[in-house]
Amino acid sequence: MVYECIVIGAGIQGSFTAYHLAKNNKKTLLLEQFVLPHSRGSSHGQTRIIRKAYEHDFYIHMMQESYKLWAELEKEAGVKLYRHTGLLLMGPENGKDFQLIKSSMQRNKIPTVVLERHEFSQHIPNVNLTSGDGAIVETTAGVLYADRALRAAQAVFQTHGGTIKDGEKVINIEPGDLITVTTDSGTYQAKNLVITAGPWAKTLLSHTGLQLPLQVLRINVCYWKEKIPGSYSINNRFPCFIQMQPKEAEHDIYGLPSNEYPGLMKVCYHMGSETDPDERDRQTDRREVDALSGYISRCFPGLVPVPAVVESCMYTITPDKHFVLDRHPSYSNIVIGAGFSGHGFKFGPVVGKVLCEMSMGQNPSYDLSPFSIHRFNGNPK
Ligand SMILES: Cc1cc2nc3c(=O)[nH]c(=O)nc-3n(C[C@H](O)[C@H](O)[C@H](O)COP(=O)(O)OP(=O)(O)OC[C@H]3O[C@@H](n4cnc5c(N)ncnc54)[C@H](O)[C@@H]3O)c2cc1C
Ligand SMILES: O=C(O)[C@@H]1CCCC=N1
Repeated sequence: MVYECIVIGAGIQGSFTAYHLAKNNKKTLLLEQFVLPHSRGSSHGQTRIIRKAYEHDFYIHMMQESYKLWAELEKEAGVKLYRHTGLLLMGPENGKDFQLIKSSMQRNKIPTVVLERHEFSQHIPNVNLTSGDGAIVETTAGVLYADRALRAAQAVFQTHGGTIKDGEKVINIEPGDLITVTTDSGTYQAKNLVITAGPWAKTLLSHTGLQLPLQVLRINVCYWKEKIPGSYSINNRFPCFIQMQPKEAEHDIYGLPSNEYPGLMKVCYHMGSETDPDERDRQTDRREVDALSGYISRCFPGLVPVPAVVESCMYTITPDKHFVLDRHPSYSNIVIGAGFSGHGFKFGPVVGKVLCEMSMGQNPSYDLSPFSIHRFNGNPK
């Protein structure tokens, strides 16, 4: 059988690409190396932040549609995928990064509340706002139920006639008008191919002669115990947060209210150490956990500053932390979605839509120049 499209990788981006293809009546095969569901890539775990708070208008515009598409999936699958919590953004008040996000939120009319220092603790109890920091709340942000969302996208894909073959690792790709994809247990052909292989994208793309400057990081996903149960809970309306430029570390720290593990709040560092995706769990680098402990002691006094649970996940980062959404430079029927740089989950429905559009030969709904492969020319590292 010849498929209209094969999608490699059933993480959130590949699953949503397959979902849109099947809804457009394209005969689609979704290939996944591990037996589903699995926790060895980037899309596992119960929760992710969804927000529009971005410095760049192109992300904000994509998120405006993404919220609608998430709601559509909720209806189609009959499951709740989004919980409204709001997002507290804290960072040096006069710093460039904080000001850029603040002004882009205001310019794009994103519902926002600016909290003055004197009123901060009345709205956000149990958090110490760092001296010199400003605080803004994006009121429509919240939590996505990640595992549930992944299952829902895959289920709707199958309802629309899509085929998933899991436990099949792609070991070779032969480009051509008809692309041949070989796995460790079969060979498939399709007119189009979408590669959404997450941390394995760099290796898989090298089979097609393409080298992308992607770096894979292992992330310690830390949960911290509330001293008084419920004090940072989703049920008590505690928001998600992002702390820009914390004193303890070079990169942002972010957190989600206690929810999936009652009594434990997820607080993570937006960076990790380089890893081979097949060796992720052999690594035990916990340097970032010390920085998190210091931040928690100082700013979240209601949490025990020693993690109660540490899980693992991976980021696949590009040099500028923007995604790669483009056609293969040598083969126009191969489309690539990669390098989601630790912030791609919330965009899943829109990323899937544009990858589907490109693989159907249509013009993508968004200007994808910020995500082009050519931006790495001359700066391949
Ligand atoms: C700790 C953590 C917190 C995050 N928080 C947020 C957040 O709050 N908000 C947000 O928007 N984003 C967040 N992200 C980022 C988001 O989760 C990722 O950007 C997103 O999940 C990437 O999805 P993906 O489909 O590209 O990759 P993956 O989920 O890794 O999917 C790729 C799939 O391809 C498969 N594959 C690879 N090679 C092959 C092969 N040869 N053959 C067959 N299959 C193959 C893999 O097994 C895998 O299942 C977070 C990420 C982490 C790790
Ligand atoms: O994408 C997100 O919203 C989260 C929080 C900030 C850092 C990365 N992921």
